[in-house]
Amino acid sequence: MIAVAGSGAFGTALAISLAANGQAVQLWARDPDHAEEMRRTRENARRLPGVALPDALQIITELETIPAEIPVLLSVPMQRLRDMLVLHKLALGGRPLVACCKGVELSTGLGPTAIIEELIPSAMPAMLTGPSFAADIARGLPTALTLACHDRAAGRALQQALSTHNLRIYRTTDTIGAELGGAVKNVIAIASGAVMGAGLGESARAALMTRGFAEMQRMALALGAQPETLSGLSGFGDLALTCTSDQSRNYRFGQSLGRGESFDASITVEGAATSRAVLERAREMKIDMPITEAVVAMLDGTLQLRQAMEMLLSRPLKEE
Ligand SMILES: NC(=O)C1=CN([C@@H]2O[C@H](COP(=O)(O)OP(=O)(O)OC[C@H]3O[C@@H](n4cnc5c(N)ncnc54)[C@H](O)[C@@H]3O)[C@@H](O)[C@H]2O)C=CC1
Ligand SMILES: O=C(CO)COP(=O)(O)O
Repeated sequence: MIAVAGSGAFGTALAISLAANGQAVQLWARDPDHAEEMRRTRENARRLPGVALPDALQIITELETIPAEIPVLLSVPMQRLRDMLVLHKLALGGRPLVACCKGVELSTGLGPTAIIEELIPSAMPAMLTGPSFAADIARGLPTALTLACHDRAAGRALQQALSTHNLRIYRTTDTIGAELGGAVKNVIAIASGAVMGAGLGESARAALMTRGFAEMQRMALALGAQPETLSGLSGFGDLALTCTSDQSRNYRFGQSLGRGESFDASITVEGAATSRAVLERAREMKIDMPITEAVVAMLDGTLQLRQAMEMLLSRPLKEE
């Protein structure tokens, strides 16, 4: 059995995929009305419309109903993870907790596994990340993800438990690399969307993606990540997907920024808060991250896209 806490698009998609593969799955929704709606219609119309919930998927509203030691996938937005863990500490302890959120906490600069470690020391923290759209996973399309857990044996067990016919899970012990890849790619996706939204062209986007990848590597390697993690699914893989697809909310948010249009504030855009958290960390560590800096300035309204591009293009010429 597996449990998923958070019935947004991603949590629901993972629950559907695991249940369709024959596992018993409990999907927790914090809102009882939403839970009742899903039980009645066998669909999560609010977040993942058009996909039926398999019979093996049970909707729950109390995390206490999850049996002891069963792994729980935590699928809430990054900036909400702390609140959720604080509220449900007792129910979630003593088991593997797999963060499925991508980002860095704004108030502390911590990634998801460090937050789990701090708040629920009895849990085994892990991270599930990599290039995957909820809609693709829910429709049973082939997807490859990275499971990062510093404990090799626990990572192996989670890899087995989460692999399905369509979900291929790779494993690493490098939680820092996996977390930072997933965090920084969203910042670069905002920048890529902005460039495309403003009509600056695909060549400019390719340049931005490549130099964004250099920023991701600079920060992650300085924090002890392994280079292979960054060139793998959770780094390069997710950067490639998110910077080139209209399915990405970070990319679409960037497009709106580039076109000077507003964007629905209720949509989860992880890169917005994370860009500030990453920039703060980079400044402390004296790491040069000009694209991240430009994204933050655009979000603050202190820099227009054209000015940001001029700033990036007029930097001193140097070796690649
Ligand atoms: N949607 C996607 O295609 C993918 C999303 N992710 C990651 O998954 C994470 C969640 O994203 P989505 O599910 O897409 O977002 P979403 O916006 O669809 O859903 C977020 C869910 O979290 C719940 N929530 C918010 N605050 C909460 C709290 N304090 N306690 C409990 N529940 C709370 C909301 O009610 C909602 O059900 C993000 O970090 C995202 O980067 C990762 C890969 C793919
Ligand atoms: O992380 C994702 C794809 O791997 C989903 O991207 P968005 O959050 O930008 O939609």
